[in-house]
Amino acid sequence: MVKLEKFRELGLSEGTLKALKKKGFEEPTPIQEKVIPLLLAQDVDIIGQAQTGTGKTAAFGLPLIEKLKPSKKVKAIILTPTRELAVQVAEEINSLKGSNKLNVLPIYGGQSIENQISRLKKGVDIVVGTPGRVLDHIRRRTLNLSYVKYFILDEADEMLDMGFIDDVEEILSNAPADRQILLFSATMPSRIISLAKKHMKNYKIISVKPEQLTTELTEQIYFEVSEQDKFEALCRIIDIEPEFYGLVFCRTKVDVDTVSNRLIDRGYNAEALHGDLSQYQRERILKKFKSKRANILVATDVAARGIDINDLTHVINYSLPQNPESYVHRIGRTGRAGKEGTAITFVTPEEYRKLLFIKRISKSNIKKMPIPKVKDVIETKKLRIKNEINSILEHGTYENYMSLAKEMLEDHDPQEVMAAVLKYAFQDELDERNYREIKEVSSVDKKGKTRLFVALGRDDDLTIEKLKNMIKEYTNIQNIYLKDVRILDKFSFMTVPFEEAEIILQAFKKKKRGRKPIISKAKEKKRKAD
Ligand SMILES: Nc1ncnc2c1ncn2[C@@H]1O[C@H](COP(=O)(O)OP(=O)(O)OP(=O)(O)O)[C@@H](O)[C@H]1O
Ligand SMILES: [Mg+2]
Repeated sequence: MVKLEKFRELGLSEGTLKALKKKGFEEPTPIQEKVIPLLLAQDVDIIGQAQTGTGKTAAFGLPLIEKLKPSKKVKAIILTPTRELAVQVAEEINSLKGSNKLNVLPIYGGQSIENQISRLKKGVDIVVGTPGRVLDHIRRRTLNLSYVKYFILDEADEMLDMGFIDDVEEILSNAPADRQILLFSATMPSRIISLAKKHMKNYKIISVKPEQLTTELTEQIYFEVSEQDKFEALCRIIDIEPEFYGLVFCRTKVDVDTVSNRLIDRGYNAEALHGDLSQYQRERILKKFKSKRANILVATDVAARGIDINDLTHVINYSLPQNPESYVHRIGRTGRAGKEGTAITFVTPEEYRKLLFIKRISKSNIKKMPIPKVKDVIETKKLRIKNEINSILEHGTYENYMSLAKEMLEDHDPQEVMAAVLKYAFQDELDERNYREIKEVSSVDKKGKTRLFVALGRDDDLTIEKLKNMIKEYTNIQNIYLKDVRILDKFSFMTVPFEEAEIILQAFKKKKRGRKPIISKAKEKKRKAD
């Protein structure tokens, strides 16, 4: 138990330490180090923020296990944004509780409500649920929250956002006034923190490395690729990896089905996960993927938050995430519990600016890389074939074939026999025709277009319409086509044809400073350095 010394120092009991040992935990993560002793010693509310995959579940789960005694009354409720996460959090707590006889029950939609009611009747200590179903039970009076001591929101920023806030507040209103509120997430935007403070009196903000939202364990890459070449790029990424085990995120359910079906048609072992599937299917598919019986899972953002899959090698953003938080959570499915991973984001030229925004807000270093070349994919495949054959040679498990080999070598040229056998074993694995050409694209169109930098000047209500009108007024260019402009808080970029850019620059230079945005040529230097 020497290794568990640090956990013991946090104040955990022997029974819990045993469970941790069984689980293979050796020392606490930073968030656990900060949160566990605090919750054991004081009745405080907590806003806890730490990177994805750093054990936030155990950070709130272990104190519950220490503080609660089985009593058949619900004393802790944990809300999660997805059903799969409710199941997972309940499992994690069960695996940590050791000899403590606490009853933990996940309750979520898509599952028989009668079964849940009968379990609740028998007495449950900790409920882990999704808001809709929890409210359903409260309204049916099959769930009583009047003994609740701990009210916990996992993925708190999502739970306090528009989609969930009303339900969450209603559930909270059913808990006693002296409950403790514990909020956890890898991302805590300030507007959410101010919202949360409304409900909390004596709270502490515990943050681990807020200056770096994504983990160093994950290499972050982006590929510039046009929409129609994304699928080909995906296949190359999978094929160049010796053991690809990855999650592919798409924006819509339809995209998820399309991409997964195309992968299956091409012979990959892929599955699809999204909210239109039955709950039975959703659980079956996630189980299959978690147990590595499929090595590719194509999913919507239902799988973006909290889901813990061991040893995932890759997260692919087939479509750009909607916002920086979604980026952080999606890529956080890899690089967990000390293991390394790779996150690859596909960006079309039109989306490049959105990527810059995501990069800035998520404070992450996303590097541009070239899409793997076909010849490199083929070379790595050759290497893999060689390794496989070499390993059979090493283990000498081919005795049955020795006499046949001799016979065949007597009749044919050895190189040809070898090639034929490889063909038999590996079919068209090395055929370059499996791959399509990928068109090179770049977000900066160097031919005839210029990127202009727009700073607001003193006009802080600048809109795209206003900008267009101003350009019309100042330059006489009537049908101005501004490609890729979005006004951010302080500045913007716009791409315009070369000649028009010169006219705009001149015209804006002549106008007086102060009541207009300042437009200048954008520097390309920084962009090239990524
Ligand atoms: N102290 C520890 N030592 C080793 N592994 C741990 C430790 N704490 C947690 N883990 C494991 O690390 C993995 C990630 O933990 P968890 O899912 O709680 O992360 P998280 O911080 O909630 O991430 P996310 O923000 O993505 O929800 C789990 O498999 C968990 O069992
Ligand atoms: Mg979590």
